[in-house]
Amino acid sequence: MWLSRPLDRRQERTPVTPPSPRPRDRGIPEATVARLPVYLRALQALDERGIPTVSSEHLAETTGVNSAKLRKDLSHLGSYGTRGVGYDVEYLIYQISRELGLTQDWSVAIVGVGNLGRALANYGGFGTRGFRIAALLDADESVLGDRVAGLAVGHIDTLADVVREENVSIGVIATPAAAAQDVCDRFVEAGVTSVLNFAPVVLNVPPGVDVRKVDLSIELQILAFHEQRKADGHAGPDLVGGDPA
Ligand SMILES: NC(=O)c1ccc[n+]([C@@H]2O[C@H](COP(=O)([O-])OP(=O)(O)OC[C@H]3O[C@@H](n4cnc5c(N)ncnc54)[C@H](O)[C@@H]3O)[C@@H](O)[C@H]2O)c1
Repeated sequence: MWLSRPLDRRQERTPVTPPSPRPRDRGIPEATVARLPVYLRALQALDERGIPTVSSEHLAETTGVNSAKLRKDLSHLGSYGTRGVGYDVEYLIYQISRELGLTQDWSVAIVGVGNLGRALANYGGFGTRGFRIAALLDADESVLGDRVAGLAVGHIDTLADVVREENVSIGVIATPAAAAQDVCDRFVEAGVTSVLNFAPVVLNVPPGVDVRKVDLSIELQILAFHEQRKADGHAGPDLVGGDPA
């Protein structure tokens, strides 16, 4: 799993306070660790709305967690809030991010700068979650040099150099299926061991390389299945992996 990567592929952000030990070092219960991303998402939503503080009751209600349990969870981070005020949203985001190992940036290279690659590059949300789009590469001469999200599209043949220079730790493949294995091999040869693949093809990788595949058509097919069942008069869907918050 890439969170346990060596430090040389991470770029440490400047911490607000000196780093403190991670959950397992401090004995934070696994169940608490599993709830931290849920709190984090709710806090980020509050932060985006410019809300500076939140009560434990409100945060508990938003995340569907009992408020006493929530207070106990946050106490493991040394966060107790202020009576009558609640928790400082920004600082709690920082504390939880630190515990989850999200306070370093991860450099990402996208190969295939077509419809999907451009949409991914232009999505501003990755940056706020610690993922920096460091490079965009393509094989088509007609798109080379195009500026997308502030980056000039480079040639795929420069991939190894880009990985080294930009400390790329995650490779994103947004090429047609026929090109995906070759692109994946290039990432692996360049030392990238985490690949996010959007192309509709199964990639072969050596041990130690993690590949995550995203296929929106599978998600749509699952929804279509449930729509069909609803139309047939069956009970509503119980979607595995549905939003827990
Ligand atoms: N997973 C999903 O949910 C999902 C959704 C949409 C598209 N896709 C897939 O994403 C991929 C891209 O879709 P798109 O609509 O952006 O296609 P597109 O044709 O608009 O873009 C593909 C880009 O890849 C480039 N390319 C081709 N061969 C290359 C190579 N060897 N090295 C580097 N670049 C190369 C092309 O020049 C082009 O710019 C396709 O495989 C598509 O099936 C997946």
